[in-house]
Amino acid sequence: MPSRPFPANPSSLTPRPPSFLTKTRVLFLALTISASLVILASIIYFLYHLWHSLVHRAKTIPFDSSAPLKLQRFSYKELKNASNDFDASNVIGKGGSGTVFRGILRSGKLIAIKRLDALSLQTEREFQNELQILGGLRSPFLVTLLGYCVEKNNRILVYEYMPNKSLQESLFGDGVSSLSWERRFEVILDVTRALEFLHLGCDPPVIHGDIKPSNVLLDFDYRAKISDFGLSRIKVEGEFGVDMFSQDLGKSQELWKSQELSGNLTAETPTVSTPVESSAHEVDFALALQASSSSKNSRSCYYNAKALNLNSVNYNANIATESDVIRSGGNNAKGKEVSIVDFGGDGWNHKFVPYDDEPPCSIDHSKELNSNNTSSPVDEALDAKQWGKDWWWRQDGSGELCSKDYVMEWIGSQICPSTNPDWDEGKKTIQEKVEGEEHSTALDELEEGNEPHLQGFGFKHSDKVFEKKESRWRRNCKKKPRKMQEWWREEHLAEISKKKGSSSSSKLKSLETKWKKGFKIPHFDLGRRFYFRRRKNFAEQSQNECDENGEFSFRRGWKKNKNNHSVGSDMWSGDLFSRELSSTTSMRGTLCYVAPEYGGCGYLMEKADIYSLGVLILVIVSGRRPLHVLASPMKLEKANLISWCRQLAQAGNVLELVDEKLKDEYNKDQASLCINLAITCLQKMPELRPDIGEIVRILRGEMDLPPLPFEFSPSPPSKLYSRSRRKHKVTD
Ligand SMILES: Nc1ncnc2c1ncn2[C@@H]1O[C@H](COP(=O)(O)OP(=O)(O)OP(=O)(O)O)[C@@H](O)[C@H]1O
Repeated sequence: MPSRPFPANPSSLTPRPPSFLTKTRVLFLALTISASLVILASIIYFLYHLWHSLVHRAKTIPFDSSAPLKLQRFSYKELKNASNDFDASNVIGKGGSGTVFRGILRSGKLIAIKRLDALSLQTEREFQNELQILGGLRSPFLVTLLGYCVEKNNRILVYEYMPNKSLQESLFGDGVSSLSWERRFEVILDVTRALEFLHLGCDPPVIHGDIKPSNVLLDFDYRAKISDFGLSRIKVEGEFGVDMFSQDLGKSQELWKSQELSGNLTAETPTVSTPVESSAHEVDFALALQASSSSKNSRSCYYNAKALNLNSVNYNANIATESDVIRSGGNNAKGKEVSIVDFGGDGWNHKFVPYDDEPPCSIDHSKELNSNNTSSPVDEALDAKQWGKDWWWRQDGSGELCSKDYVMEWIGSQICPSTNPDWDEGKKTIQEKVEGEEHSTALDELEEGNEPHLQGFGFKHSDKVFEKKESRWRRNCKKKPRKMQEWWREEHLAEISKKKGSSSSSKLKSLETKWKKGFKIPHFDLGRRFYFRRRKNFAEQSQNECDENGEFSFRRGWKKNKNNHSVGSDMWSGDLFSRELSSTTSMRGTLCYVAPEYGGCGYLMEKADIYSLGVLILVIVSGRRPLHVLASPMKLEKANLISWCRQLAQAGNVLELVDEKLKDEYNKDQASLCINLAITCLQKMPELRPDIGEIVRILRGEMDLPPLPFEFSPSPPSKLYSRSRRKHKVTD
């Protein structure tokens, strides 16, 4: 008998209610639809990004600083031959960082060869900047960097040759054949196009950082091209303009520390094929500089550059105080010592010892870097990064003292009747004015004790003629506060004495004696780039050495150039001044061209270039230097180009600023447009300055000039109006 089938689970036999089936179906459908929607959205998102990046790329040049265009590597011999053994007759210019020679390659191509001065951290930094930034850019408005040479301590850059040299020569050179208005206007247009390319055409944007006449070179047809990217920045991280040199500092410092911890700071120096292939070396230089500037108590910093991964340069970046070296007997170092910064002895000696001549030495900078060991590694990394951003203008732990103020004070002191033949005319008013103000009378005070030195500094022209006036002036000056001198005395001597201790007390004494006698603070070449940097042989550099070929660079300190071919050096250089500044805070840029917000205390942004452009435009239009106090008789109010321009604008007569050499042969509309544009670029608040896109459009006549800032305006609007306008502009 067939067995009855086992009844299935009664529940399975129960037919599912239709509602359940529907629910499942709906759920399945919903899931499918949402999944497809997600997939679709992802595809759209991906496509959008692809499209966006393609469109963006089409507009800007993707700028990868680590992968510059192919540059030719020249051998030293090749360049030596090209320049006839770097013959003096081939010198075409001399800047703060090196000498420029004319050269001819075997192919017959003319080149400009810039041989950088003795290897130093600064030189190296500029060399790297030039290679990594200019080397990665090509534009008809930028001087083309053709190649480089790295051999032993030689750092050479090779550029396209610019037959008409720089705008500095054209405007202020010997036997100046005056630039016509058309050429001047073209130069202004070219410079703005160059900046347009850098700020808007490059991705990320590049900030030049040193726009001035000597960095505007002129080709055969007097078309202008921008050069010298030694101070340039690549704007990264959205908002901040970060130095190539310091942007990776945090990273590298972490790396460096971890290497140190793991005992891995060895002499096994990485071999790198080209300077541009390495991205770490500049960072380690920053470290080295930081250490040098922060090691308040160290008398020497031994630089051992591991990460200076230059071709044929193998050394360890590592830094130690002298005491560390002594303690370890000089045996710790596994790398090679490349340079020594000696804060002892006669002052701020900065000795760079050829790395290949020196024995290995001990390096242990960990104490300096890790002086506060309580912080976490993350904090340290952050600190390091922040530190990296600030190092340039923080020296010796002297806080945030803004060098600009000091410089400005000094400039104030330079506008002095002894050097200004025209002073007599407005003497009364000026005397009253100066007495009423806090202007330092440093120069006059200094002049008192050191008359013979004046000649060396270029005061000889006016000495005899104004002897009487001077003595009268000095009598007046005696009553005034010796602000700058006192400042120097307090800050500098105290600092030196602290640093050197008793061992150098005799030198300090002699310095103080000199001080009592009265130092001369000569004029320095305004318009030259300045850095604060420790200068070799502090005491040795007597003022008598100063000659009219000397140049002042805060980067280099004062230096005597026997073969100085650079023009515009009628503003003499200041040895003492450079030392004063070098020992306090740091700053970079070119005096009078550097934007106020960047006066040693801020980030370099596009608007800093705009400010420099404003100064440059005024210089081009007027044919005057921004600060013109010595070269020719003039009224005091004309000495400062910007304030003179402001006065003219208020009087509604800006065209008086136009170079007299042009006579009436210039386009008045263009000239007043340029001057008014410059005025808008020179506004103190960066956000009020137009951006480069607007400037180009204004110059092309495609956009109206914004209303002049009220302080420049002939008829200043009411405070209320001006305030609201400003507010409006800021919110724009
Ligand atoms: N490619 C070039 N072709 C022709 N002349 C050049 C070229 N490059 C530089 N020069 C000349 O050499 C001079 C010095 O240039 P360099 O860039 O070394 O210094 P600078 O800009 O005057 O000063 P600093 O480097 O201190 O800012 C220029 O003013 C210019 O006359």
